Amino acid sequence: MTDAIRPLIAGNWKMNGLKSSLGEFEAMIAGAGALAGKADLLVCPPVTLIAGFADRALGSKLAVGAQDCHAKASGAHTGDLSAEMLADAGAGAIIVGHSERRADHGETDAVVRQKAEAAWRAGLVAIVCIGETQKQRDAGQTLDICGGQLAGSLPDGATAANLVVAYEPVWAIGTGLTPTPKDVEQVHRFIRDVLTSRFKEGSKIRILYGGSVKPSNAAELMAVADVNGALVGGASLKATDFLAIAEAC
Ligand SMILES: O=C[C@H](O)COP(=O)(O)O
Repeated sequence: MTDAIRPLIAGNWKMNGLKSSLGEFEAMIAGAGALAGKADLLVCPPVTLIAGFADRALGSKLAVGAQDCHAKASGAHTGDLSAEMLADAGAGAIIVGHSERRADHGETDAVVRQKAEAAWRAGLVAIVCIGETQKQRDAGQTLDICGGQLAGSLPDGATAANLVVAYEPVWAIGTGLTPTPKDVEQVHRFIRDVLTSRFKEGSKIRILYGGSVKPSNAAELMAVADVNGALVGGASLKATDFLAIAEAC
């Protein structure tokens, strides 16, 4: 972890959570204050919960974000949500280009880039996800794939304040498998090099690791050079686990 960069622990609830999850979220708020010296904390619940959670989190050290947005600000796009709507509901950040969206909805790098631009247009932070599949990894293509996704998905004009990059090896998501710290370091260093060569503030943009992060492996992963926090899926649904991961920063 780079000392100068404040870590971010972001929870992606994916398609999980009902109104009855408010208690779990309140437990996260209760624990977030004590962790403010260590990391920024963000929870991205399903859209149905964003406004309620954001209202509840007002004045706390826990921010609320979204998991996706449409590229346009408004219009005839049934069922979609714009970044402006998500900002209006209380989101401070939007995850874009998650591998599940790329796989389930055929989102290309170009679409992801437009969505990141939409987040910026609405004044929100874009958390852009990249990562290779098992097949690509086995073929020795990890850096090529990540490089291509970075080139295609990141808009011009990124700053340390408006962009977070999340490296999520697809094969590590929800599987309990994680790359070795050495492997994580290699990819994060590569991402850092890409960011510093392209953006003036590239050395300060946060790079998160995601994929089966849990309390038992968080300290080891967060200690890796150029790992500036985590994008947490399953373990972010439980306050005790989510807070324990932040505690490891
Ligand atoms: O966005 C989060 C990632 O997909 C990681 O999910 P996971 O922690 O359940 O493996």
